Amino acid sequence: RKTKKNLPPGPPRLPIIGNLHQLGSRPQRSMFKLSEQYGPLMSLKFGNVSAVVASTPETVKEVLKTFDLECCSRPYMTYAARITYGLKDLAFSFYTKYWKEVRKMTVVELYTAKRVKSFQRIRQEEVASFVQFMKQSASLEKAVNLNRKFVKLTGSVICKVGFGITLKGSKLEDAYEEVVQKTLEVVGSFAAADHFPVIGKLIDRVTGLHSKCEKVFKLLDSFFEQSIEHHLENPNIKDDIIELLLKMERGETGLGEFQLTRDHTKGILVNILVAGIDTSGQTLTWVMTHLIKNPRVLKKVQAEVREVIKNKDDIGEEDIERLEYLKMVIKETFRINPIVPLLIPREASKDLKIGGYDIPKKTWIYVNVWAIHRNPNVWKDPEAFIPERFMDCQIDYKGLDFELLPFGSGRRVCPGVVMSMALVHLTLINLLYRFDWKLPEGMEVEDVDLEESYGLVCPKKVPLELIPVLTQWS
Ligand code: HEM
Repeated sequence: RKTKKNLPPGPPRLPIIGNLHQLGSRPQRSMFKLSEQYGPLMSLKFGNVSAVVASTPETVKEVLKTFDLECCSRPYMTYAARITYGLKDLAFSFYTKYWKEVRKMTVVELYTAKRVKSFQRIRQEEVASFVQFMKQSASLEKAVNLNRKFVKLTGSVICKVGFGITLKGSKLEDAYEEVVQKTLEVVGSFAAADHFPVIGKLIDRVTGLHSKCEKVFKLLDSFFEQSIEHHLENPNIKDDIIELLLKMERGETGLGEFQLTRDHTKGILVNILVAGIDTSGQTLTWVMTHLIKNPRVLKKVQAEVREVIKNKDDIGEEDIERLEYLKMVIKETFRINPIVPLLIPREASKDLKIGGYDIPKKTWIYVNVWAIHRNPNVWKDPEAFIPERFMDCQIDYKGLDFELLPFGSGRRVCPGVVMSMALVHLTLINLLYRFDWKLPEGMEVEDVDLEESYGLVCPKKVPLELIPVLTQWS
């Protein structure tokens, strides 16, 4: 006889689809609303999949800290699996020995503070060329689509750091943007195949998701083929991750007990390419969006940056530490617009009891960071953009404070925090120090909207267009 489980409360379900109809186009928002009614740990059903959603710092702490080990695997996601060459990556792979080895290796090669510092020259060169472009636009009084420009900048840095490729002028320059964007679209789409056995695959063929995924996979594969080829043709590119992965393929060095194949190499490269570019680029867009909407904050942060930098022409990363208000502006942006609002789904690896409720093995676990960041019991006046709330406040975004989790926490915390923040800071210092900013002719501050698009990563839906204005510091 089965004993009845004490599942967390949740809204009533429809037959077959469960609660899918309640998700809407912004699942993080709908889940937040539902959690206000059904509680901070809530059960939902999406087709065949049983899920729980954690929505407060206390419940999220249980999931990401107390039960991190039991909650740090990922569910099988059909299209993520396809795009990562059968889960040979880091972000979507299950919690296994292989995942641990890849994580250890990529952290050492790319993500430690020391390694990130060694890429400083690359960041400075790319930001300098970005500033040059802004100067030209400023002298022509031309509006710049910042979403695109920021993603181009982060793309150039990641491709140089991760792939040893100078994008500008290369045959990959136009390809990578499409590759990154389409990959994120596929991974962030609702996949019927994950939720309805058998019929799900058919549904995805009808909606076009299946063929979209196949097209993206081909684009991605050809991008990696060209990157590896470029690498092999230029033996002077040394000491980067592709070189190391190729050595592992040849058996010259090992990855624990694993013998890497070309598919492993490409799987690991997927995350470096896709996880870092849009996230950092769109974070920059959100910061500039909030600044243009809040002229008081823009003025204050520019005054700070100009005071600290003074008339130094060669802006370096050593000044970041002294920019207290800029750091508050970035934290406040992460709070209002966490770029990955539901993190990447996790899966319970065994039967668990959290907060007195049963969480059966294989349940999908969503962490609603967006809900925590908008919770009036955690943040006073949560809809308002007030960087000063972080003054005399120890809360940081690195995954130790459960009130602010833009990078997640626990074993699966984003390994790219230091790398992305180094670029985000350096770019903003340059933009705020060197230029003033205004809206295109005929546009008012109220016209700048704050709507995010649907997906795993949530960029600003309508691109932000601003005109840079030359100053004495340009
Ligand atoms: C502002 C920029 C960024 C934000 C907001 C961000 C956020 C996140 C979040 C929320 C996760 C999921 C954590 C979880 O499931 O608990 C994640 C995972 C990941 N991020 Fe980032 N990220 C950023 C930049 C980067 C960069 C620059 C890289 C590398 C080049 C990177 C690489 C990864 C990888 C590999 C994972 C998967 C980790 C795993 O599952 O073990 N991220 N990121």
